[in-house]
Amino acid sequence: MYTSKIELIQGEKVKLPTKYGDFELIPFQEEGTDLEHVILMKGVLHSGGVWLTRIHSSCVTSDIFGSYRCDCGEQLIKSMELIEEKGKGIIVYLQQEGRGIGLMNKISAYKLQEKGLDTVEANLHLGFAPDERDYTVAAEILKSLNISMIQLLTNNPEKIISMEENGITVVERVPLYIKHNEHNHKYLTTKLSKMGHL
Ligand SMILES: Nc1nc2c(ncn2[C@@H]2O[C@H](COP(=O)(O)OP(=O)(O)OP(=O)(O)O)[C@@H](O)[C@H]2O)c(=O)[nH]1
Ligand SMILES: [Zn+2]
Repeated sequence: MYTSKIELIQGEKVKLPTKYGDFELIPFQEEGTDLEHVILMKGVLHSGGVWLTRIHSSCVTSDIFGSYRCDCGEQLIKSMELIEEKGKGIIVYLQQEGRGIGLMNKISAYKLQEKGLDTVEANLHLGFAPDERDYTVAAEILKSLNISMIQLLTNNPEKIISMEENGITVVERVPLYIKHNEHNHKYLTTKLSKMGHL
C-alpha cells in the first residue's frame, strides 16, 4: 500500500468561473502546519489519462499585482488559457513564495537586486540556497486526486525530476514562452545561465 509522505487535508471542491475560463477549485492544507495550497482544475477527476499540469509557486508581486520583475503572473494566465483550451488540466498553486524563502526574504532579495546582485547572488547573500523549493507536496496532491500522468507546463527541469522521483510520470514538457521586458530581462537570463532553466 502506498503511504503518503505528507498528510494532506483536502477541502471542498467549488466552481470558479474566471476571466480565463470556468474552473473548479479545491484547497489543501498540510496537516500540522498552516501551509495551504490550492488547485484549479478543469475536467473529470478520477478519469485517468494525461493531465496538462502547471505546478506554480506563489508570487504575490506578479500573480496579484502584475509586476514586470518576473514572469510568474503571465505564466499563470497562459497556463489557465491552455487548460481552458484543452478542456482538461490542473494548476497546483503552491504556497512557496519567493522560491520557498517567503515574502519578507524575497523582498529583501529584491532590495539587493536593486543594488546590482542577481536573483541567485541575492538568495546566497541572505543565507539561502538559490532555490529552496521542494515539490513533493505537489506530487502528493496529484496522487491524492488519482493523477499519475502529466504534461508539465514548465521551463524548470527540477520540477520534472521531482515529479518522476515522487511517482508521477511526465509524458511531455510543455514550454512556457514569456516575452522579455526591460524589468525582467536580467531575471530571465539568470534563470537560463545560472539556474539550469530550459
Ligand atoms: N528568491 C526569489 N524568488 C523570486 C524572485 N523573483 C520571483 N521569485 C519567486 O520565484 C518563484 C517562481 O520561480 P521561477 O524560477 O520564476 O519559475 P519556476 O517556477 O522555477 O519555473 P517555471 O515552471 O518554468 O515557471 C515564485 O515563488 C516567485 O515568488 C527573486 O528575485 N528572488
Ligand atoms: Zn514572480
